[in-house]
Amino acid sequence: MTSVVQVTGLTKRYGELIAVNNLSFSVQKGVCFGLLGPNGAGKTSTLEMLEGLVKPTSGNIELFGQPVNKRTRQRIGIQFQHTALQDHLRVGEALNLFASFYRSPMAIDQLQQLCELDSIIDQDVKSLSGGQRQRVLLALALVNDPDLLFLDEPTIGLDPQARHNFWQLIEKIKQQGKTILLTTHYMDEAELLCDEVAIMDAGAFIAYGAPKKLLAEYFSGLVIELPSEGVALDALPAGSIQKADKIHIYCDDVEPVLTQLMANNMALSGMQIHQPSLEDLFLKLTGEGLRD
Ligand SMILES: Nc1ncnc2c1ncn2[C@@H]1O[C@H](COP(=O)(O)OP(=O)(O)OP(=O)(O)O)[C@@H](O)[C@H]1O
Repeated sequence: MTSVVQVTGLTKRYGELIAVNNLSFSVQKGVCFGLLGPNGAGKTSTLEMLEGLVKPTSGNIELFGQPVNKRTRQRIGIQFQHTALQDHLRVGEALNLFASFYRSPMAIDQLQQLCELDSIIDQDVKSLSGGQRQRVLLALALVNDPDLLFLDEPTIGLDPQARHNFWQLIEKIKQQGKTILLTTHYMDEAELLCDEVAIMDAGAFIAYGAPKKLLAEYFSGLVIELPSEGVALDALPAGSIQKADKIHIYCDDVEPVLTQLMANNMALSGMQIHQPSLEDLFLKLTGEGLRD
């Protein structure tokens, strides 16, 4: 298999702060790779080094088997977290403007169709909804028909419907065989879109692999989720985790745990039982066990 991205020992320091700490990973052709983690984990810094926008403090990056250079830049597309577009530019004008920066851009009508822009092509960019704006930014990132696409928190702030629409677009782009590297702090998004993920915390990877494989590695049963109000913490099974107003109990067998909870007179209203998700994995890896 061909590595589109190959990273070794990548580190970024901002003064005393180590924002990215000795990362090594590779992304194969056609794979959607997700960098996950909370605010400040180092996702954007990692992406910006791969994009050639920020210089690494140390480490090595190769894209398409070459160091980041002018040639590799022609083959990448970037959707930034924040992109300023002139207010009175129409969507079609923005696409044409960006296309003029490249030697062989994608045909505008193809781009328009791919990113579902027909109904807004003559609209001013300032009048777009959040979801429409993200679709336009995606189209701008695809204007040079890149082999490798970087998406930095592409659905941040979107309502659930707009997020779902955006995910469908990403699926279409994946089907074209493009390699995608995205950052997100929405674990459901990563689970749905990504073939491989790296969960970051404080600049380092704390887990790395295919979502299903990672979940199978860390969990063998189900998760019981309870509102934490009124819960006697010392009556919970070992390894339970509290996050915000919820208690998470990980168990192979639900029945004895429920029996134990009822024996301790705990109210089970508001309880949910579900399969472990990447959200649970993140919590398990970073959260503090209540009775460990
Ligand atoms: N130019 C900079 N100068 C100093 N510190 C920086 C700079 N850029 C980022 N940082 C710091 O580096 C750390 C990692 O930031 P980064 O933006 O890479 O994280 P992130 O995971 O992308 O977070 P977010 O989800 O909020 O974008 C943070 O503590 C941030 O404050």
